[in-house]
Amino acid sequence: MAEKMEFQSEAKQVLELMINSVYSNPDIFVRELISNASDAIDKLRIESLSHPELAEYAKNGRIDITIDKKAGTLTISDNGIGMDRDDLVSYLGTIARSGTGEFIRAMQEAKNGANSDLIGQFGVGFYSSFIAADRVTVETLKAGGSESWKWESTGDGTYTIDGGSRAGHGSSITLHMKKEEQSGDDHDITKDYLSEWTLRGIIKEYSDFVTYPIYLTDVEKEKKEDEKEEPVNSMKALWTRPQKDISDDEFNDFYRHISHDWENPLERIYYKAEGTSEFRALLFIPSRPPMDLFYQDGKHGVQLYIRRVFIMNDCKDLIPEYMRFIKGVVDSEDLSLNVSREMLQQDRQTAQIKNSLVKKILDTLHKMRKDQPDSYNKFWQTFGVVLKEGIISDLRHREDIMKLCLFDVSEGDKTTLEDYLINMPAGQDKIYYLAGSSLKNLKNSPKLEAFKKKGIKVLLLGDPVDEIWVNHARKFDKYDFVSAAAENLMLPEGEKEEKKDSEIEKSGLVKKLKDALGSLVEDVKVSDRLVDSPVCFVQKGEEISPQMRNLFRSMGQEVPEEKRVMEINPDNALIKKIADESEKENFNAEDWSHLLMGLASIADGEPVPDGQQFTNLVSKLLEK
Ligand SMILES: Nc1ncnc2c1ncn2[C@@H]1O[C@H](COP(=O)(O)OP(=O)(O)OP(=O)(O)O)[C@@H](O)[C@H]1O
Repeated sequence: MAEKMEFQSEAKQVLELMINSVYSNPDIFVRELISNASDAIDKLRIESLSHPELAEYAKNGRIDITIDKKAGTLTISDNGIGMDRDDLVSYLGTIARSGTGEFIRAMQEAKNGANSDLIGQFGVGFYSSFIAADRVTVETLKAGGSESWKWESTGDGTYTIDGGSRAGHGSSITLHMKKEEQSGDDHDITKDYLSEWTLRGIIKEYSDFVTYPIYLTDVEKEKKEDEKEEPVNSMKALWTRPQKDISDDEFNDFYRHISHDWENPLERIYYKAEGTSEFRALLFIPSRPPMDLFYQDGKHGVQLYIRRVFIMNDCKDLIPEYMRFIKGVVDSEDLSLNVSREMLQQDRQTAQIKNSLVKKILDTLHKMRKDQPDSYNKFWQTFGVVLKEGIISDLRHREDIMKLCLFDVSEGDKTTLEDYLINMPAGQDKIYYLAGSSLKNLKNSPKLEAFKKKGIKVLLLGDPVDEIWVNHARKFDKYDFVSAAAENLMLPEGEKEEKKDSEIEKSGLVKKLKDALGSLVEDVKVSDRLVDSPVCFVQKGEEISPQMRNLFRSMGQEVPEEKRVMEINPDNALIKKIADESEKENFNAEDWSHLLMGLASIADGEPVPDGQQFTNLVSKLLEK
């Protein structure tokens, strides 16, 4: 008896989206199912390395696609690992992947047509069957197992599992195709997926590099006796051919095949290493970020082949975390075919390959920056924030990575550190930066006023990772990084204008404000960095900035209460006015000090400590 079961709720939502969306590229379901079939054969082969009893099954992997026009079905069949009952429930009945919620939201928001891209990026492979089918049947037998199973669903939120009739190990996915007239005018499923020629074209286009043969059969077509079976795909390992013989289209097709991306890559790296370690690499820099770039369990790394034999996907040991945007293939001549993930981590050769790849990738980026600035800017916008992690984690290449960084500055266009140094005014011997959470706030920060006046540029660091690497690196070339928000800034030329024994000092305002604020601030001082603004906060000593504080808090770490120094501008009209007031009998130091503190917070792009109190204060003071 077939047992009826419910999809997990997220899986249900994804399915619903699949069924009700409009696709610019409905073809992707073919690619996704072939990719699953190929993965299943890979898995069996890898499993057989540690389970010799499976070795017999793991030979002669193949994928068969069968068209049955009369029945209106398309079947994608493999002789891979297969699934048992538990596998069917956990793999096809649920989606256990972080980011599913975000994916669902993005799908719901996407305008018509953008959806295929999202599906490709997220990789909801199997469910894409429902783009073209209104019922899907899976017949499967796990390699080494004895019971076969039949899984079936119409995508309505439930599925059934029953005993199956498959004789050999592997899986067959049968799509009962939607009828065109049922799919409505909006749907783009006008193509006849049961046409041999259509399918042949799709397979060539998207799955030509699959390493197992894909055979296509139309059950209605009689086979001639002497007809030899010919796979549709070429299975050629592109990276083994000389670069000059490979066309741009072939490279791009290959990239799309391994990355599931829909667009062409931004740049490719073809590399043949000889000498102590012999390997070939074909790597790509995508033109846009994958969804999982910042997920903890995101799929990073390259495909590892050893002497043309596929070993594993997402091999993280060959590419450092901070280059996780790189997609591609590495094919080693030297590693052992039985290598496991654990062995790779300790292997000396793996470390060598990794080091050469890092060098090669950095070289390529340097070249891009010099020769194709537009492309490089696009790269930087997309992946710069990831690459910067390398300044923290990769000491050996730190300087090299820093040279690749592009920074916004207080005035003018983005700059590299080298250009920053070249353009420093005479007398400047430090690299000034201001870290914060938004570029707009940074650009308008009162802390920059004195710098602007002296023609000194300040790097504006708006990414959370910035403050961390700045604290790690501390220097570039021989120049120290110094925060423009630091308390005792010694700006060059030592031409600190002779501080007039100002009205402010005489009024005793500083002390009054300080007394009123008490422990809320570390100190109140007369500023020599402010030019126009009335007030700002600066950091005492090696204090951490408000942004870092928020970051640490969000990671659940304890951070000491912050102590900020409030600086007031003696030349500012408001401050002068408050100073006058402060000499009066009824001066309300409490109100004025809190008002100034609120203004300083706003200038930093931070919320005022007590919004209600601040609003009341402003209203009250305005009334006066
Ligand atoms: N032909 C198949 N043979 C064996 N297992 C399969 C097959 N197709 C799917 N599965 C199982 O179902 C799981 C879910 O498949 P699905 O295509 O939704 O995602 P995925 O393959 O894990 O991810 P991606 O599509 O991004 O590679 C797979 O991980 C695999 O375990």
